[in-house]
Amino acid sequence: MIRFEHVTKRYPDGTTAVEDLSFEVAEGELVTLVGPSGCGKTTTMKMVNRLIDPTSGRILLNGEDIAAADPVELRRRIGYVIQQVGLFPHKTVLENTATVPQLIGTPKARARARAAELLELVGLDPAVYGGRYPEQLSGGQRQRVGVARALAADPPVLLMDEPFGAVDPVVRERLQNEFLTLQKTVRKTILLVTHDLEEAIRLGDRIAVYGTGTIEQFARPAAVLAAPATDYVASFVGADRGLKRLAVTAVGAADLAASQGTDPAASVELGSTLREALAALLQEDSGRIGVRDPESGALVGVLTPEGVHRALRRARLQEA
Ligand SMILES: Nc1ncnc2c1ncn2[C@@H]1O[C@H](COP(=O)(O)OP(=O)(O)OP(=O)(O)O)[C@@H](O)[C@H]1O
Repeated sequence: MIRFEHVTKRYPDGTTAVEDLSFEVAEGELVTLVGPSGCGKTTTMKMVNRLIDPTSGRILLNGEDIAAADPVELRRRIGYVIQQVGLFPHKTVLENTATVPQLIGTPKARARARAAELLELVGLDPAVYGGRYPEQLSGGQRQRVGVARALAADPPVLLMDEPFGAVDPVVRERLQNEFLTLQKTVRKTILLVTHDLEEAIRLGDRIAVYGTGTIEQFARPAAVLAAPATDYVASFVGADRGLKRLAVTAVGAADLAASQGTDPAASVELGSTLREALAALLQEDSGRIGVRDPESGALVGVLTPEGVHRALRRARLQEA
């Protein structure tokens, strides 16, 4: 869907922001770009909607070289969400959300109806918030409007630059979870820039870990944590990568013991992350929790600390 082929960007002052970058984002995939400040993440992203043009190499969108595309037409196909959100201060939330569809000729009433649906989708009741102005919203609410607005033109591709950056950690985690649920429905092809490794791990189907101007590793989160490709990636993901792996490893049927006798009081669903399971386990004096089938709710087995250990070992063997 989005394909970088040997892309280099040198700014006029001689700074090489990215060098010989090649990678591909599949349709419906969410790829996070993560790395320290100044490593070239934003430059990478802005080349996709031609806010910046590469010095050499090419970028293909659905097989088409974007260098040949009209930038304005191109940006209609690509939603863009930035940290500062960039809402129009003198327009209401509903008007902000309906802006792009109206620009591309959707009749006003239809654009507004669609905007109301999208506000609903990002968790803002249009009857309550639609008539407010951006300054009358919290930071987290503004960011939701930013996401709704980017989705309004129904672009197949979304570029998101630190979209959840300006809010406190609790709101941030909630927005991330809501966004993941939303993505399951809308299945956009997404490039998301963040400097926060936890966010990259939580959101990305795959992660691109940036060094300086190059990608050091491009892989699924669990693979980056289990087998960092370089010393740089190992130090970037840090000594606590074992803990981070809890968040990307799911509880599987093979990790469970048989339920003998009384059912445990607490339970999680099969497929929950080990982090969720461990959190539940730590609350349980009995040292065991139930694991239920997400569809039927039936008890599938029992998870103990040994099961968590088994799951981690299994994941490490699979990813290494
Ligand atoms: N217009 C410009 N002219 C010259 N150098 C630039 C320009 N824009 C960015 N750079 C440089 O290019 C490099 C990559 O910048 P970029 O903004 O892509 O990094 P980033 O990874 O997104 O950083 P951050 O996380 O701080 O936003 C940096 O060294 C930056 O100083």
